[in-house]
Amino acid sequence: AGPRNGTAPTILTNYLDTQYFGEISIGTPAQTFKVVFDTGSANLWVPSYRCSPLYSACVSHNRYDSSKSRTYLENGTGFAIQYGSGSVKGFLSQDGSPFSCRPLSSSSVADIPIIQVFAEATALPAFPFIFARFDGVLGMGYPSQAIDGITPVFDRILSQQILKEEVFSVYYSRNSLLKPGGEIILGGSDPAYYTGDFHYLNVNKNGYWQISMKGVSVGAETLFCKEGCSVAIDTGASYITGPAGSIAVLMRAIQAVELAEGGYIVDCDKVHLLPDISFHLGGKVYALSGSAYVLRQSQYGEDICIVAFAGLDIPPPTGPLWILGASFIGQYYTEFDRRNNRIGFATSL
Ligand SMILES: CC(C)CC(CC(C)C)NC(=O)[C@@H]1CNC[C@H](N2CC(=O)N(c3ccccc3Cl)CC2(C)C)C1
Repeated sequence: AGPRNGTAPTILTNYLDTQYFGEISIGTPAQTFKVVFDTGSANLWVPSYRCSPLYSACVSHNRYDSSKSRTYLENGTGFAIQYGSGSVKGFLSQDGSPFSCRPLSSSSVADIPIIQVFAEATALPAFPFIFARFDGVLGMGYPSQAIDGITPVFDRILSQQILKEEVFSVYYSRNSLLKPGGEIILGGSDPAYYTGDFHYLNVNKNGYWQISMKGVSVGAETLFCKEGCSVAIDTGASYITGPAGSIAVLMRAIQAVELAEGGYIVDCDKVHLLPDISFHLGGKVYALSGSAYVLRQSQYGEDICIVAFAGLDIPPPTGPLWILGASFIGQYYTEFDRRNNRIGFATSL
């Protein structure tokens, strides 16, 4: 298998506009896993067969069983990753046939056979992983972000010199049952999912999918980031996050109500009256309408309208940092360019 005309697409599933994941396989015979392709991290991990059943999040997800894979290679080095929302612990393993020839059915991502060092998770905290519809995470970040200095999946694919371009692009659908939930395409962009030209911004910190932002506006007024700030483009984040203080002011400006358990909601009948919230990136202003930044979900039999923003204070040196997640990418098709260290946005279809 492998890329046709130098590009390799993976169709993604969209769960409630907050989780987008695709399928990869590890081992021979193939063991398949649902993974989030996450530009905000750079490691691959899946739940391990060795994860204690005391971890309900392991019991409810697919687990990798090395004893069932002919191409498994033991490693055993400890692994731990601290996400903003929770941590994962485990140990390293390798799979994929060790020989350079094209392994028929060892590990594969987007149908591309690879030999990969990944982590088997043996400690998966219920919060937040019990809410995950995916099994694991496939980091699409730069090697500098990779825990234990493991070569990330995309770098292993780049070194095979089989992609037309050293880029990958992401389409996320928004509350539509018609189109596919999303697509990540390695080696290029998919014209089926965007219109118009790409506008590019150089990453502003080597080794992070992060760019400079010139301001955040509500309606016509620039309220935040007036002196300029940094923003990460994060395919693994559900929402848009900013410094908690700024988000609190922003939510008041759109008359959103904070829920006890966190999160903000608005009156569903007033979504069409909400002001645009815009992000000034490079020479363009990227606007999100109310319906683009509100998730309409039915809970306990009635419609509630959740605002796809959250406050998140990321401590220095990584932060302070705004994060544009799925609610932004759903409107703006995004190309991540490793050759030129830049990010491109086009209007999503
Ligand atoms: C704090 C960020 C800026 C830096 C940090 C650096 C990593 C190298 C540790 N990266 C991240 O934390 C990651 C940044 N990108 C998103 C990522 N997600 C957090 C999260 O909460 N997820 C989630 C969503 C719904 C339900 C359940 C879960 Cl677990 C999915 C993942 C793990 C992909 C964390």
